[in-house]
Amino acid sequence: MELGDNQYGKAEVRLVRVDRDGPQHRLTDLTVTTTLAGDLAATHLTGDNAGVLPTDTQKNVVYAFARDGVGQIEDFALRLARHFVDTTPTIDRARVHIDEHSWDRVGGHSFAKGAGTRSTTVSASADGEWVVSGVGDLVLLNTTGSEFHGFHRDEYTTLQETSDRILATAVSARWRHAEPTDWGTSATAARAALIGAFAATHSLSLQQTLYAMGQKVLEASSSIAEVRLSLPNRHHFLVDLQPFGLDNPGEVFFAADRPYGLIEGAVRRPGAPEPGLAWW
Ligand SMILES: O=c1[nH]c(=O)c2[nH]c(=O)[nH]c2[nH]1
Repeated sequence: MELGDNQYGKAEVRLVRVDRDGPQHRLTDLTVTTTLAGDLAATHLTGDNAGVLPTDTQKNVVYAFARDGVGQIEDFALRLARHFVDTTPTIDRARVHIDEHSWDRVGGHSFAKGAGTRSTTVSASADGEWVVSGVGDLVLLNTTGSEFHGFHRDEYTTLQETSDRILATAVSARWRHAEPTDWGTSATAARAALIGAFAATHSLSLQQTLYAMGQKVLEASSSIAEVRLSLPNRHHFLVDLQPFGLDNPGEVFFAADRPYGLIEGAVRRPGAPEPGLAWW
């Protein structure tokens, strides 16, 4: 027997920070996950913990570093990842994932929970740093402009072809940066590109829409090397109203929550640098 790949860390540290330095408070609401890897054979094989930085300490570092301010989530994740690699002798790789939950200002110091999340995953090692940014739970829907036909059929296929359906999804998108950039501006541009492409694409498949969305993200930010998209197909089925003597010209739908198609893919800029640890 031998020990295989391993890693450990503190999952889902909930951090809320209030910046009180301006006339209006600013609110930052994060879920932070730290993951460390390196020479951790001793603890696995003998229970010798001399090289193990406790996950409890990792959680404390998140809160202590937040005392100095958070700023852009990518910068906060970089600070944390560098700290773990630079100060823990056994650790040669660190990954910090952050989901930022959005809040909309509804008053001077009042907020309402917003929709969707911004995210980052930063990896650091002695060989470099890799920054991935993203958005999650961005729910989009087109009431028309979506078709699905001409697909492969076999003896189990019952799906009807359609030239007009609802297309709905909850976008998870992650993109890796080839170089540092203004993370906030880049995220805003990428989000707008995703929404714009979804709305503007007359879709013959969600796969086609995925590619169009990825293309627009790459066009929007020159520092982005690759974007990975995960698109659940939130099916909306036309309800059969014939038993009630009614027609249904694309007006009454059943919104199913499961099962759902899950369409995933990457769009890369030709000649982009190697991903390194970006997707670790
Ligand atoms: O856009 C779609 N892509 C598929 O691969 C698929 N499969 C399916 O049943 N419906 C759809 N829609």
